[in-house]
Amino acid sequence: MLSLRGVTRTYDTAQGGLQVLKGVDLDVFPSEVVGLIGPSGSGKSSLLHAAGLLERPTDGQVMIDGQDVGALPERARTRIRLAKVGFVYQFHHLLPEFDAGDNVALPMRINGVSHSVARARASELLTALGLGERLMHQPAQLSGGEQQRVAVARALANQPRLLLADEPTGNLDPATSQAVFESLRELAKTTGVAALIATHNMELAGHMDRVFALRDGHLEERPAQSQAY
Ligand SMILES: Nc1ncnc2c1ncn2[C@@H]1O[C@H](COP(=O)(O)OP(=O)(O)OP(=O)(O)O)[C@@H](O)[C@H]1O
Repeated sequence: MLSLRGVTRTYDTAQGGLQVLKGVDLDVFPSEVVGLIGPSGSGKSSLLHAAGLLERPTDGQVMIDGQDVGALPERARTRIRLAKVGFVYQFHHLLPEFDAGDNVALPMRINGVSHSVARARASELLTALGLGERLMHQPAQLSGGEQQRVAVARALANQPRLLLADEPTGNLDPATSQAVFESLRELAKTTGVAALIATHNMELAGHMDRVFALRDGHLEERPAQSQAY
C-alpha cells in the first residue's frame, strides 16, 4: 500500500544542510499496523510527512496504492492525498461547535457527499469505535480518549488506503491509549487500511504488527515486543 524507496530528506538550516532521512526503504501492506519509533528529532514526523504527501522528499520514491506519486505536480498530489490518506495527530483538532457526527462527516462533505449519506457513514464509523451513543455530543462533552477516537473516525471517513498517525495517543493515559489503539487496529483489519503510527509509547509499539526504529536517518526493524530504542 505504501512503499518508500531510498527516501532522503535534508533541511536547509543556518548551519547548512541537515540530513534527517538518509535513504529510507519501507513497505506497509493493507490491514497492517506498523510502528515507527525513535528518539525525539530522529525524523519520524519528516517520514510521515513524506509518506503522506505533505512534503516532498529531497530524493527517493514514494508509492501509494501502486502509484509513484513523487514526481506528480502538486495538484495531483493533493488529490491523491485527499482520496487515499488519512491523518491522526496527537491533538485531534476537532471543531468544537460541531458534534461528533458532523466532525466525522466533514471530510466527506468536502468531497461532495450528501449530508445524510455522510452522517450515516459517520454513525457507522463511530459505532465501530464504540461511540455510537455519542454521535450528537460536542467534543467538550467527550473524554480525551473519546475525542481521539472521533479523530480516528474522521481520518477514516473518506475510506483512505493509508492511515498515518503521529503520536495519536500522546496525551492519553495508558489504558485509554490502549483502547484507542485497539479500535484503530480493529478498523485496519476490517477496512484493509494500512497504518503507520509514530509513537514514543513502547508498550503500544509492542502490540503492532511490525516496528521500525529510526536511527541516524535509517530504519531498523525491531523484533516485536522490543522495549528499547
Ligand atoms: N522545516 C524544518 N527546517 C529545519 N529543520 C527541521 C524542519 N523540520 C524538522 N527539522 C529538524 O529535523 C529533525 C527531525 O524532526 P522530526 O520532527 O521529523 O523528528 P521527530 O522524530 O518527529 O521528533 P519528535 O519525536 O520530537 O516529534 C529535527 O532535528 C528537527 O529540528
